[in-house]
Amino acid sequence: MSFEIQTYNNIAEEGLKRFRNATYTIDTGAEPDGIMLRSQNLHETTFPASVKGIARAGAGVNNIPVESCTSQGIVVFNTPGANANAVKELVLASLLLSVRPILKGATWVQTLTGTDIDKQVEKEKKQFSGFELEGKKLGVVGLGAIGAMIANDAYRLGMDVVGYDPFVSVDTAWNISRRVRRALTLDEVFRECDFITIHVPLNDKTRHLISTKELQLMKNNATLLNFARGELVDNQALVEGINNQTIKEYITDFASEELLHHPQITVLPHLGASTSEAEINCAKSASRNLKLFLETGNIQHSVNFPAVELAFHSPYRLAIFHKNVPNMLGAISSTAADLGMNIDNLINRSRDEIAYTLLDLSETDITKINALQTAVSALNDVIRIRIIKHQEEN
Ligand SMILES: NC(=O)c1ccc[n+]([C@@H]2O[C@H](COP(=O)([O-])OP(=O)(O)OC[C@H]3O[C@@H](n4cnc5c(N)ncnc54)[C@H](O)[C@@H]3O)[C@@H](O)[C@H]2O)c1
Ligand SMILES: O=C(O)[C@H](O)COP(=O)(O)O
Repeated sequence: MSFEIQTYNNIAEEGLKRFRNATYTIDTGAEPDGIMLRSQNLHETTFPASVKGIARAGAGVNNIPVESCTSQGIVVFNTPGANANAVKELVLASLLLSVRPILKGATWVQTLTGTDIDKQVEKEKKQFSGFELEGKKLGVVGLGAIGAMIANDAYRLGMDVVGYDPFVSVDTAWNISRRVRRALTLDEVFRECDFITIHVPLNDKTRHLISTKELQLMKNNATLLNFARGELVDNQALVEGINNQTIKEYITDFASEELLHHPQITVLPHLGASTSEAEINCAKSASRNLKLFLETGNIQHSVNFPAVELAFHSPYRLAIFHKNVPNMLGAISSTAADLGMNIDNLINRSRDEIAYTLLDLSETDITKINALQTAVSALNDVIRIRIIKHQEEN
């Protein structure tokens, strides 16, 4: 077997090197089996039938048409938590910079001339005095990989922390300090907090999660931080809120024309995950997921198909994507039996409306296996089927 990997964006070599061997080619222009990307927008891309998996080296998958991929049997992966520390550090830096005018002070010092610079500094430094984070209230909206880390570290900085996440996972909940108070509504967070930071995915339910109603609840000296996605906040309402002094400041990682050149809005060029460590972690995790899937059909860290793991020892495996309807397994195994083929091993997992079955065969005659593939493809509710030949590790 051989596979072509197509890449978009700057993917760390530490991840790509998993594909630098005889089984793989990268960006040769051939039809790709797998795609690796960061923020490239794939919504207008038509995928050739060769594409089996798309690995996002990062957290957000709003740049990928996930629903359409599911209906084509294309597995979409992401790398949960792999860049969380990088985002956490940037958010903490932004919180600190929002209370201490460090950059303004440092810029001002560079303008000084003369032999009495020390005197000028002592006389004028009052214009750069700030506040402290200790004792202020921080609201964290979304307590996933990033939000949970921020909540814990902000508490350690002496902040009073409130978290809001109606869907928090059990694993994450275990990692959140019991000192972080749980808010039951978004309104509670917006009404009470001095700083609010958002860490939820962008989807149809969260687009404009923060709009006029939430902004009007905010204290007029409060700061909103958005390092998750620009469209979570209604920018028009936000600019109005700042101009009407409903809120004090907005700090975001997502540039947009209406946010530029405003003294109370700080815009960064999507730097949250731009550290060497995060880029390497994400690339390694994404390439591991994609390689495992292409070579074995096993699925880890997918956002649209269930996690499936079955040790692969048989000569051939069928990976079958199908709808989650009754009697699929019966229909698949009878089809194999009708063709005189013995099933070595089998696993089936479902996720919402869809399901995935791995079927290991002791058969080595590829003509017979092709016949089984054709027969299973013809079953109602089968979306896609792949034959995977067992290969040695590389
Ligand atoms: N600025 C950057 O470079 C950067 C880097 C990484 C991630 N991100 C963004 O941050 C998002 C979060 O990343 P993560 O790694 O923490 O993801 P995650 O999946 O670990 O956490 C997301 C959390 O949001 C919660 N959530 C979903 N809908 C919610 C709602 N309506 N209200 C409250 N909570 C809700 C989920 O339950 C989950 O706990 C990503 O989806 C991505 O868009 C940005
Ligand atoms: O969702 C993410 O992981 C971030 O937005 C990072 O995006 P990037 O990989 O393009 O920096």
